[in-house]
Amino acid sequence: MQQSCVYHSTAENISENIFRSVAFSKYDDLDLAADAIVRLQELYGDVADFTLPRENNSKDVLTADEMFDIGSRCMDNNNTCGALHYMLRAKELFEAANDVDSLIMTLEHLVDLMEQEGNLDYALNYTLLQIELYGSLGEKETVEVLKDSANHYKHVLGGELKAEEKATLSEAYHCVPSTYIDPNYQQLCKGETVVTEHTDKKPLHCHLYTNNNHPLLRLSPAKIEEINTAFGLNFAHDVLTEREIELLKQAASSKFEASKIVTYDKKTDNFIIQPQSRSSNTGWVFDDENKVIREMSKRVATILDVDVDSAEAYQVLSYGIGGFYTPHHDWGSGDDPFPGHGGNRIATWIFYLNDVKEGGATVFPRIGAAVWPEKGGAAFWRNVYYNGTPNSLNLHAACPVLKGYKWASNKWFHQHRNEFKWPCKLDSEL
Ligand SMILES: O=C(O)CCC(=O)C(=O)O
Ligand SMILES: [Fe+2]
Repeated sequence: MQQSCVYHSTAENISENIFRSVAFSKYDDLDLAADAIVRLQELYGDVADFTLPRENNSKDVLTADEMFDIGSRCMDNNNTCGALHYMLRAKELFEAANDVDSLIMTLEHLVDLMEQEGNLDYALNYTLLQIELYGSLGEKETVEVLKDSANHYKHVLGGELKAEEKATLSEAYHCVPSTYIDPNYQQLCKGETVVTEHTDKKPLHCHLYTNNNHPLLRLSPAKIEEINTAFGLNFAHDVLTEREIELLKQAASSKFEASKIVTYDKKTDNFIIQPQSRSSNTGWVFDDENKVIREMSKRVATILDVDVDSAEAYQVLSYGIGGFYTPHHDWGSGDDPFPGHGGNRIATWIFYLNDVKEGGATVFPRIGAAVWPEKGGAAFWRNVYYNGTPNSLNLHAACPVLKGYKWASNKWFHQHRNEFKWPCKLDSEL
């Protein structure tokens, strides 16, 4: 059952996988691997904080150099809070290892970051430390320059930093993250319960569905579990066989490329790729590629009770650790949101092609629902009201994969050819 899936244990050897080995093959470059590590820590908290010591000598702790690199990447992304998190930990480790050169470099960044945060006492503290270190190296000129900047901080702070104040400046510095994370999205991803005004308050049911004894379902009815009846959000268990799953994966993987979110900008008449909102690979698989795939689509269309020819090809997705998709809608706006596809996407069907070890749920922040990947199962929901108006309450997201990997496949059904099955109603009835 969907409800029983709860995010639970601690991560294990993730940084080892993502940053050291997988990084080079699965990610275009180390910067993207660093982004994934930061994303996991920001969303899941301590359980995904690879700067923290772990039990059992796990290799899942970043080295000081890696922490420094990730902190630098955060600076490039203007993520001051993330940068401080990683730079402060790097500083501790460089201090412990007596690595003066690296420590000096880290302190330089820390001074800038603290100044940006408006924490001049910390900026002064780190400048004083730099003075000590350069002094020990005999670099008199640099010491003089740094003394000027220390004097500037002292002046602005209204005098000397008292010795006891200096001592109390601990590394337990907490900043307020500038990247906004929708709290419902975050809680749902962690497996916590979220109740909103749109959460189904009625008892939810599981039932077998044959679509009026349709030949494709009569002998093997769909096992449907309701998740939100008002939005037509359901889960269908055991829809795919092992063979079908392998076929979809194989057909897609030869065509994989980085998933994109492309929006059309009317002003510049250009398609713009949205960065930082999605990380996965996409391969499109068409019904006419294989008889088995065509049969699969017919079964899906029968469960949804829509026309099979209104559908797009399968969009097969593979997510690595940290792979995600921020909250979004599948429908488009405007007169002809999907040129050539026949109207809007009225329904989304998403197959899960494997069980994900940790993370990777599909969550619906506005209705307080989470769907946990289950091999061979699928979630489906309606995207528009019966009068064709897009429904903004079905905002949804793919939570970052914390452990393992995730394969899924979207199939979207469009308005045209479904005029009789989804008759246009005058009001915005669901
Ligand atoms: O992978 C998921 O759980 C959701 C993916 C999704 O929403 C999309 O690709 O539009
Ligand atoms: Fe989506």
